[in-house]
Amino acid sequence: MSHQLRREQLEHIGAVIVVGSGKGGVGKSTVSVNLAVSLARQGARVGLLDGDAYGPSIPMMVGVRKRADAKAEVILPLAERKDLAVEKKIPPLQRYGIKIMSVGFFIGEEQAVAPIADALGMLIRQLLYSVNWGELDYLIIDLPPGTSEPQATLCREIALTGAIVVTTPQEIARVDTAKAVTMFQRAHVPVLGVVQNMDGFVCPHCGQTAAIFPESHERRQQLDELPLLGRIPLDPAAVTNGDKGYPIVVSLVDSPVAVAFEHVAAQVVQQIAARNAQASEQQPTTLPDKEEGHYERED
Ligand SMILES: Nc1ncnc2c1ncn2[C@@H]1O[C@H](COP(=O)(O)OP(=O)(O)OP(=O)(O)O)[C@@H](O)[C@H]1O
Repeated sequence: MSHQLRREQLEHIGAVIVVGSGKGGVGKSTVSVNLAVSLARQGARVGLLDGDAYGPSIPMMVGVRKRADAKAEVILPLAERKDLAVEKKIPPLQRYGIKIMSVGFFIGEEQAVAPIADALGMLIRQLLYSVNWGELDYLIIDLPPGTSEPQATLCREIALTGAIVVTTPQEIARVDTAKAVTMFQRAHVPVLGVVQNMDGFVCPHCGQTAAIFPESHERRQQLDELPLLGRIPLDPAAVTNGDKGYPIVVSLVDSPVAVAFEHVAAQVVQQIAARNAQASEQQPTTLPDKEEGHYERED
């Protein structure tokens, strides 16, 4: 049986893309935000879900800072089922042309949130179902680093269109990123490609790019065989703008980093279109559910 068949198809959402990495701090959230905004600037309807409940960075990156701790316990409407009534759903924040949701919108930025690790998947699934996303072409989910939760729950339960993995050029990051790729492949989640972030340093004085991290030349089959969606240079302006809540694709449109992100977005669109075309060519003429015996034939 196809693994995709058992997973929940999110209604009204064209493509669900998870952005993951093996290692923390490689720029996953930066890639997620700038990819989402770039896709929106190209005319798509885009949602962005911060999948990192322990250290949500999306709020700051889109200019939402909640300095005071939440006074009361935060209770989200329970949405185990996907058909929660629209009036009971939480409206997402709309900024830079995208719809955004993060646990960080409910708690103070220095407040620790401590769901047990096993509950992280449930929490993210709950946000998927209980947020009023409306019609979307793309929903980007920024995952926490690593290969445990909520990755396992999402891969198992939700029909993910594909995963993007973010790495930096050093061997240590590539090793961990290869693990993330293996996790997605084992879960039969198509890996759309790799984004190599902090790839060279853009000098703020002369504008020249210089290699700053030692680039690994060791072959890693899991990574090297994937499409390279783009190389994003390291630019201090990306941090200053990001920390102030201005994604660089909006604040410095012509910068090398912004141009690189636009390229990544175009590559992602292309990868998904190619996969959709391939899938429709392979579409069976009879219903797979009936062939698999999910329910009785009536004839
Ligand atoms: N290309 C870049 N140039 C300069 N700074 C960058 C670049 N990409 C990311 N950064 C900065 O690196 C820091 C970490 O980035 P980010 O939060 O996106 O990483 P992450 O992988 O999501 O981290 P984690 O998941 O561990 O929280 C941030 O301060 C961000 O502004």
